[in-house]
Amino acid sequence: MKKYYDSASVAKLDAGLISSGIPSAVLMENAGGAIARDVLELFPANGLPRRAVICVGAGNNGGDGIVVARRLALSGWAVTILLTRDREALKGDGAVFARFVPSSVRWEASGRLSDEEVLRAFDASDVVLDGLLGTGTTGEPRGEIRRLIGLLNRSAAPCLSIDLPSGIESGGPWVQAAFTSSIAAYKASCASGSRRTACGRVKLHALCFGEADQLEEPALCGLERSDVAALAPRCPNWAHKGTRGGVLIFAGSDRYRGAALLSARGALRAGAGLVVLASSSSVLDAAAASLPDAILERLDDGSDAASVLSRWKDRCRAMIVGPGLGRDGRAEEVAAAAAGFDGSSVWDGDGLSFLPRLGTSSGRRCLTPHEGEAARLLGGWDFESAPDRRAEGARRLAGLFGPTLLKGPGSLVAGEKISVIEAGGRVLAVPGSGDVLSGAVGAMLAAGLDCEAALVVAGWCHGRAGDRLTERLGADGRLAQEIADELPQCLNEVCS
Ligand SMILES: NC(=O)C1=CN([C@@H]2O[C@H](COP(=O)(O)OP(=O)(O)OC[C@H]3O[C@@H](n4cnc5c(N)ncnc54)[C@H](OP(=O)(O)O)[C@@H]3O)[C@@H](O)[C@H]2O)[C@@H](O)CC1
Ligand SMILES: Nc1ncnc2c1ncn2[C@@H]1O[C@H](COP(=O)(O)OP(=O)(O)O)[C@@H](O)[C@H]1O
Ligand SMILES: [K+]
Repeated sequence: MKKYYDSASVAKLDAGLISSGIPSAVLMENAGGAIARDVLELFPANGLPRRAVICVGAGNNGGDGIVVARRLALSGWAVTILLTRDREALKGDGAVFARFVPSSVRWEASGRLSDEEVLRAFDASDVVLDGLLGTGTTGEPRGEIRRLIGLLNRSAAPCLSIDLPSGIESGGPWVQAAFTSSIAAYKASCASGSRRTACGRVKLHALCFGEADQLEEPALCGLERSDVAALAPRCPNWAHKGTRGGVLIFAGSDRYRGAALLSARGALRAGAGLVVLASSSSVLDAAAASLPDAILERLDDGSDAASVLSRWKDRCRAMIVGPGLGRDGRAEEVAAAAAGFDGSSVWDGDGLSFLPRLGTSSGRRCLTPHEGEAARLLGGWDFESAPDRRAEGARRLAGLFGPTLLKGPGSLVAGEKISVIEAGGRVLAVPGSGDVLSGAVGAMLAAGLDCEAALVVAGWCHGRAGDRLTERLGADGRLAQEIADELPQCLNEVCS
């Protein structure tokens, strides 16, 4: 498990270390030293003259930057410290360390420079360090700090953020860093959603020794392969298709035919022993040609969802409701019938829109909304204004409707616990990708996993499929069916 902490617990840890007798300047020197080593490693001199601009805000995050300035200057770098306030206004350990900065370092007050002058200085650097705001951020970036965040994001020079990208603890704007040297703990604010990519490559550094033991409960846990392997289903060699479990899928409509096919393909590729696709004729005609492995149940042929359900409920442990289903009267009837299923079900796409009217489920139910669907289910929800809004939204959905996988970069699984799916990236942002995921969840439920475990294993394998495709073929232009076809290898990584 990769543990992510909120800034308040990290600030509390800092305070605890200081009150237990470790001078705060020692902590700052350790932090600054580790960050300087990162810079020297990322930008080896190799006989070249190296330049850095270090942006320094009012707090200790800027103090770390001043330590880095001294260390880089002593290693032969040309360093400019860009202060958001006058040098005389420096406080605390930062003010102490400022006295030890070599005279080769240039000090500039950013307020005296125009945007063009700041950008010129940034662009002439090998790296710009962001020591504007750290764990002491309150509210949205203001004044000079806000201006510099905007300029950092406009500059072509790579940015290394000290501890965390400035502004990320707020509703924005925040720095888009190429690298982040994180102090004492991975920050929860960078784990999920649009903030996930703001850190770039992250390196974690201890502040002194073993202080991580003193941190309280993590705000979020990042799922690693071994965590997923502990939950993944094991299929014995004597298995028959009944052992693997069956999935009944209510999906697709005349307008959205592919969604049903991709969901069924996801379920088959994730190891379901039986897949029954119940849909309209136009969907089933397409399925007949491309999905010989699925059993097809025509819904517009005198057969209603309730009778399909009663025909298959004994052979299907799991049900998928919603991908491409539509939201018309026919879809509503399907959803109402499906609500009576007493096995395990995953609700996705259009199926989600019926949940508030369906009440509690007779079986075990989970859901896979993206942010738009989640906001509708919550009667409106703002995911962006603070870093913990995604986790809070996912928890609320889990409380209202059942274990929830909130999709997007760093998808969250909320149930008994809350965890982040580390695998995956923009390669997954293609049409039908979520339909494939619903199929994989269905297969995991059919294999006998409980809802939360099914979301974890399917979500991780879906992300891992994306990573494998990116490594082999690149991150753009992939098809959702390729994600489905990559699932067996991903399951192999956690099931064998
Ligand atoms: N503590 C330790 O021992 C160690 C801490 N370490 C380092 O210190 C960092 C935390 O330091 P911190 O607590 O000083 O907070 P930090 O974010 O640098 O500055 C806060 C100041 O900024 C201002 N400000 C706030 N919000 C703002 C906004 N929205 N927009 C504009 N301005 C804003 C506000 O000043 P004000 O405007 O109120 O005068 C406030 O005083 C931590 O991330 C790590 O890097 C490490 O060295 C290890 C040892
Ligand atoms: N930038 C991204 N990084 C990681 N995962 C992403 C990203 N964009 C989308 N995804 C994933 O891709 C899938 C998209 O699902 P969804 O929006 O329901 O698509 P569709 O409705 O077309 O099937 C989700 O699993 C989501 O987590
Ligand atoms: K920072």
